[in-house]
Amino acid sequence: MIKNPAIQVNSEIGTLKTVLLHRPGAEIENITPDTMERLLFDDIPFLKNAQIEHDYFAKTLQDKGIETVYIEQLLEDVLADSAVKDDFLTRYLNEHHYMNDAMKDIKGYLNTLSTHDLVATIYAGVRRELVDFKHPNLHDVAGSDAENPFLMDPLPNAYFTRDPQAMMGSGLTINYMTFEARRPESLITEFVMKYHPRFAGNVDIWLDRNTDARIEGGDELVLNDHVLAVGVSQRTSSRAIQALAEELFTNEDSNFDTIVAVEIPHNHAMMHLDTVFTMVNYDQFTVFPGIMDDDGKMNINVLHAGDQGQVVMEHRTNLKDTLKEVLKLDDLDLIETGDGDPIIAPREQWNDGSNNLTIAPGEVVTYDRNYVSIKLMQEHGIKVNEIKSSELARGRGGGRCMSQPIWRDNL
Ligand SMILES: NC(=O)NCCC[C@H](N)C(=O)O
Repeated sequence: MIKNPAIQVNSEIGTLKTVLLHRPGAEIENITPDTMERLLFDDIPFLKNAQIEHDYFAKTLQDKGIETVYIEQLLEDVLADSAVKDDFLTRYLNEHHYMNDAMKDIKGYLNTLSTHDLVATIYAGVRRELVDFKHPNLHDVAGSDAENPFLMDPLPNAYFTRDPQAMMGSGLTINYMTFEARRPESLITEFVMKYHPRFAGNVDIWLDRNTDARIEGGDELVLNDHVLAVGVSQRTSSRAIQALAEELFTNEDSNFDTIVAVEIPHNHAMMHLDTVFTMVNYDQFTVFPGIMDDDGKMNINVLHAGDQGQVVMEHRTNLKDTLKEVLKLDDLDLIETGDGDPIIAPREQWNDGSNNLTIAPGEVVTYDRNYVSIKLMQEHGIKVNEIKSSELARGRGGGRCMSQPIWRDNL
């Protein structure tokens, strides 16, 4: 049992007290038309305005009394220790397939930087011309792509702090992410959890990134203190969900006994469950109707803990009925993205109209551009705090994607 837990996340909706963010930096401007697709972007945001919008998001949270913690600051704190820094750089370079002489040469350059600049460079990517290779091999000079101006790619998705890990209960999953473009992000989480005094020894690690199964935080929703919903998606495999269930149902620090595995379309627009489904109150959810078939059916499996902690599975097809069943509710309100209109709903889903950050029961932070979804939420009694979204939305993630709750009041 952890003595002083650093994480407390027992719902999607309990009053938010502390949240992890990343302010977009130079990495955003290191996307090019050639690398955009590989880096999981649909456009190149204008950094200056993206930062203004992100600061507005952070201030909206701070004005509500929410502590905002920046992952880049935590990484800087951790890398101030030279042994930890060396270990981190070895892992970071190894995972980019640089070894031996190349590792020495790249480290030689990175070690000339202050810790602050090193962290900024890890996010921004390391340009090829900055390193002078003494005995280059083919990979060192060309990488896997001769056109690529970077030895290590930028991490433009890092402002979506939701995905490299998922905090639930008194711990977290540190995620093996689907695409190489994002994998260094969860290496950063691993080091922060292992070495930062705020977290070290004070968190349960339910899954680590050496688990050979893909999972991302946008798919991992904490419905209450014993029920999770996890998307079976482009980014999260059923194998990872099974592994998570086996861990949570048997670990004595975990209170979770149910996982609702919800299959969603495997595509870029709906890459995670939280791009189509968010919990906004005890009995209210936003949902994009395009995740169901014409008869309103879906492929849902409910995983329960059996007597001995073994995983018992039951198949369901109706989302509303399944949620009522696992949450023990007589009724619940599914609020359709874009009011279910065939043009408005997909447009607002594309711009993350389904992706709300709930900061208290019945109160959300969401992008201003999705005005049809906003009006509908308001008509359903939800308090909406709007944030600016011209540039941030180009990365295909909204308020929930851009935040990792570390502490929420228990309900
Ligand atoms: N939870 C989320 O849905 N995050 C959005 C991630 C967007 C990012 N461009 C990605 O493709 O991974």
